[in-house]
Amino acid sequence: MKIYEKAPAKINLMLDVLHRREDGYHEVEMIMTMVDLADRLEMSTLPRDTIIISSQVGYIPLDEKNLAFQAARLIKDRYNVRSGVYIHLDKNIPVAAGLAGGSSDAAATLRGLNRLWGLNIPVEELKALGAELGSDVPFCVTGGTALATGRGEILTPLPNPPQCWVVLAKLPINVSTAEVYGRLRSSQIPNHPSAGAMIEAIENGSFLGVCDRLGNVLEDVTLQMHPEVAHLKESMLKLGADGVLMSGSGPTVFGLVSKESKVSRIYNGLRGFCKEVYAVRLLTKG
Ligand SMILES: C[C@@](CO)(OP(=O)(O)O)[C@H](O)COP(=O)(O)OP(=O)(O)OC[C@H]1O[C@@H](n2ccc(N)nc2=O)[C@H](O)[C@@H]1O
Ligand SMILES: Nc1ncnc2c1ncn2[C@@H]1O[C@H](COP(=O)(O)OP(=O)(O)O)[C@@H](O)[C@H]1O
Repeated sequence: MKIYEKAPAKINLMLDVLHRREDGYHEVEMIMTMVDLADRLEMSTLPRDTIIISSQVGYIPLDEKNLAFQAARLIKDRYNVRSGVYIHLDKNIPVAAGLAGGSSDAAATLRGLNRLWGLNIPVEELKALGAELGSDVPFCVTGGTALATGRGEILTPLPNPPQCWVVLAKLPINVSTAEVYGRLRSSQIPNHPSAGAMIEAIENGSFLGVCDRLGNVLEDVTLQMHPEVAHLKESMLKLGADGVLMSGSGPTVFGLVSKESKVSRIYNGLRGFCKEVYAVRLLTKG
């Protein structure tokens, strides 16, 4: 039997850091939502007690460093599953981009193996397993739109934001999440974006309200290291995006666009100097 799972990318509509914690993580307030740009996973049982990962791309680890591998090992160990699994990752989400591609693959693996092996693990338990793999994995288990607090693993579901186009652009730069958090001086953040104001805009279905309230305190850190990301943001705004922000620790920049007629102009304008550009819709739930 084969099981298929879709692993969508996330964007952060808002990301605030409150303080650095004793355990080295940062206390955050984030509003996350999914976009229709996804990896696809195919999983099948192997008779031998082994985990094998393959992918059509050559630039991700396929061994125990792969988050899908780690998710499979965690579920096998915790539920005493003797059989093995073969997982093929059809990778479409840019890697180390601030889009949680690896986290979403891990979450899809947890959901998929729960089905493949008939384990009936409740969703709250899947999220707790996810938290052992990474801060963004619990959100990726359920997706939708949520306020994430703690280190990102405490989730409060939110309604769908107003539907719109999302243009994503990633420059060929590698950004390490740990380095960006490490460089942040949380006591010196000049302007904290407001989770409450963003939630109000979402609840009122106000597209322009959402655009006005976009904010990410990690942006300044990444932009200081890579000024070309600021240039990308400016270009997206000049080309007509209604709201523009860097996602997560970057370097991907996304633009929210309400009118379909504007999307191709923005897409083509960006493609002039940036190879990785995607025009997708928000992935609404329910
Ligand atoms: C910034 C965000 C925003 O959604 O995403 P990305 O840019 O990675 O997509 C997340 O907070 C990233 O989540 P994730 O990528 O799962 O992080 P983890 O693997 O748990 O942690 C990687 C490293 O980031 C730092 N980290 C992560 C989360 C957090 N709340 N505080 C931290 O300081 C820690 O140094 C940790 O060792
Ligand atoms: N399944 C996976 N897909 C992509 N990257 C992975 C995966 N498993 C592990 N990684 C590693 O995780 C790191 C972060 O990747 P990713 O999750 O795409 O980025 P981000 O944390 O910026 O959202 C990369 O350095 C990559 O090598």
